[in-house]
Amino acid sequence: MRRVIAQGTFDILHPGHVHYLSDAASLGDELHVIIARGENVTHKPKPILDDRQRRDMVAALDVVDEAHLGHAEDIFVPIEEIDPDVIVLGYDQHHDEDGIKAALDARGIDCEVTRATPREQRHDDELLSTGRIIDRIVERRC
Ligand SMILES: Cc1cc2nc3c(=O)[nH]c(=O)nc-3n(C[C@H](O)[C@H](O)[C@H](O)COP(=O)(O)O)c2cc1C
Ligand SMILES: Nc1ncnc2c1ncn2[C@@H]1O[C@H](COP(=O)(O)OP(=O)(O)OP(=O)(O)O)[C@@H](O)[C@H]1O
Repeated sequence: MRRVIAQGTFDILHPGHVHYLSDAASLGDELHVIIARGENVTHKPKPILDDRQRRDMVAALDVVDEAHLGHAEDIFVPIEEIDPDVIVLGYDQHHDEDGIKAALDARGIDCEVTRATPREQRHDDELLSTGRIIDRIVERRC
């Protein structure tokens, strides 16, 4: 049984998220997704939807076996509990593969780190970013 971890904010789901999670699921037998806590999302505006709602939507996707709310202080706690064979970073995530691998090694967690592929637009009006969906809402409804 090869366990895979994917993670992210997943605020307002779109096909880019489904692509990332399907890509991650294809690398093993069981996909666990860690949902970033709103309080820890500091590199972009805070999510619109609360932690539990984002987790419940990800959990409802077919490719996902379990969705977990992230730890508030230590991102390695859920990883230790899940004990994955591979962690899949998103194609554009700011995390550095070698840095995460070194931190895992320091904690004695033996696990690969790899990166998913991007999902390209399939038609002109397709929105593959939560930020762009929110911009569209503001433009059309405000
Ligand atoms: C391996 C890994 C594990 C993570 N675990 C957690 C966690 O337990 N709790 C949390 O709040 N954020 C966690 N994060 C952080 C977020 O998932 C994510 O990096 C960031 O906050 C949002 O990224 P996004 O813009 O790609 O959605 C983790 C990140 C990585 C790379
Ligand atoms: N178009 C896409 N193709 C492949 N993966 C994607 C795509 N969009 C998002 N992801 C992946 O989904 C995960 C969660 O993404 P996140 O919640 O940051 O969504 P986002 O749409 O990129 O958000 P924002 O627009 O606010 O930056 C990340 O690992 C990210 O790489």
